[in-house]
Amino acid sequence: MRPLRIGRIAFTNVLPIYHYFEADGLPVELVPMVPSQLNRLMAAGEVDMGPISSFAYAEQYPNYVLLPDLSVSARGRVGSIFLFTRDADLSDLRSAKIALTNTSASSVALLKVLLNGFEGGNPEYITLPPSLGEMMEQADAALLIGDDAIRAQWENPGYRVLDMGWEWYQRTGLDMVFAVWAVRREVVKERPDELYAVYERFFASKERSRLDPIPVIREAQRQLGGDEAFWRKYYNGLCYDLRQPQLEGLEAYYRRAAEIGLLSPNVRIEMLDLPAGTSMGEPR
Ligand SMILES: C=C(O[C@@H]1C=C(C(=O)O)C=C[C@H]1O)C(=O)O
Repeated sequence: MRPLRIGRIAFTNVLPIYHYFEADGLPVELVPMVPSQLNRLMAAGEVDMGPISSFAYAEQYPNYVLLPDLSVSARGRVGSIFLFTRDADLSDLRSAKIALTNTSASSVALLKVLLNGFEGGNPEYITLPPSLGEMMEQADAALLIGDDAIRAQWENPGYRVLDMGWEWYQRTGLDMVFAVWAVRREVVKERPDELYAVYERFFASKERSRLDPIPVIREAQRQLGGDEAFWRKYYNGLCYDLRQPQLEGLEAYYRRAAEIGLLSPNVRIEMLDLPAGTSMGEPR
């Protein structure tokens, strides 16, 4: 039987879920890519499961089921989803020209929810590869995510940087969910036992990263640089759960996106039913 194809986001933000992931004995193949590529390959059925953009789940929800208690979320600052501006607030950008990274779906929709929805603006958007210099040559502000955003902030101190998690939190008081672990529905039907086994290994990695974060931090330093204090703060600001507070934030985000015409108003969040005895770590 062919291996289960599992997407892996090529950013440090998901390291805690992958660093301790043990593929031994499981028929899996890990495929690294940026979120927008993973969204596309999942939709095409070329990848079976992975951490897709929460926005992409909403676009395809009848075809996917979510894995319980896994996400990439933040309550407040996220630390890697930034709008770079020449000293502007969101409210100054209502009719600006804004360059969007071609790597994202959730953050692009979030920016539109904030700017078109909350701020009542109508800016012009262009989509470009994630290169801050080229984006700012053509626009008044630039949206970057993940490692591109972290690097750009380190290398370009001249900009005012708005954190999209913080902008959402200030206006709603809610968590923002950027990625969810989705699995294609036919995989749930056809290969449930392998899926449960993979899920347990991902969940075990999440729990181990929480208890033993130093190796994760070292790996992030090896990939991007930065010091231990930076990464400690970064990972402390991220949340990998998908529980009541995250689900409330996710529903509000879908509602706001539907209000400005980005999504259907009927998105249903459906969670995979795990068999009794599936290990989900210690209760906390
Ligand atoms: C926290 C982040 O969340 C990411 C943002 C995504 C998006 O905007 O579509 C998708 C997956 C997440 O990895 C980040 O990239 O910095």
